[in-house]
Amino acid sequence: MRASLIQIGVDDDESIDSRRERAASLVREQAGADLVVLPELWTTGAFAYESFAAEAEPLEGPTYEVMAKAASDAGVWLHAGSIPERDPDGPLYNTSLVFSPDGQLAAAYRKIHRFGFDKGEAVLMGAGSSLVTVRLPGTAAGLATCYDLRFPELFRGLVDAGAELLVIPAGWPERRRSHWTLLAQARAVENQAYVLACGTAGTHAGVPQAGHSIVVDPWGEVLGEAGAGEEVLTVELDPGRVSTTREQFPALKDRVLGLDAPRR
Ligand SMILES: O=C(O)CCC(=O)C(=O)O
Repeated sequence: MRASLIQIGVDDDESIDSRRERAASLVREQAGADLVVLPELWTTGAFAYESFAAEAEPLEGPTYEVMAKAASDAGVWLHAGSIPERDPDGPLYNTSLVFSPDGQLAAAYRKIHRFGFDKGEAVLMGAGSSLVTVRLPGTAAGLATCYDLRFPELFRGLVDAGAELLVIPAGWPERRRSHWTLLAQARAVENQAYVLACGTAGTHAGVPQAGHSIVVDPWGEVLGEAGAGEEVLTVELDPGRVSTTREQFPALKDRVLGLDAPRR
């Protein structure tokens, strides 16, 4: 299985329309890959909090249309990263879209853990509440977005639901790059799953982006890592390694659930 992570640049001086078209051509260039991944909020930039409302789009809006076509033109499974989604009956959501190679929407995932503590996304956007997995040929992917990477229980839930690939679009800041790499490897090791974490490049709203998209195998080995700039990271995966790793080192079977609370 070949996966290509498009670590697109999100510098402020490019219009959304231009970036959307550029992303679509980068997706088309990946024809021959099995899975292509874009990062979080790559049209608007993850840190453009003040423009979220103005730049939000309906689920089936312009990014959906361009990405559905790009997936079918390239004949690939496309995790099109996330968009600021305007729900007609609710708040904005940070929503990831996955398309099948015939351009049909296969899954939509609303980011569960919102970043910013008492400001930014945490107050401007609604929180998703559902785990989302997608069946891919011969395997299954579990979806998470950026700050979600810090919450292991979410990934355990995805693994319990059958996920073997954990796909994480992000707009991770450079200043916490060490956490990005460490957490991506931790999620892979503890869940004995592939982690495909696709970040952004450049500087957005004054925040330098970490880049360094990374793919980690179920044993925790880094299969590939991008640099800081715009780049397509392509790796070969063997989904069968998830079950062999889980059989040969069956730590997931030793989980102990429902422990008693500490005695006072
Ligand atoms: O957790 C972090 O350090 C970064 C999270 C983030 O930037 C986001 O979720 O948009």
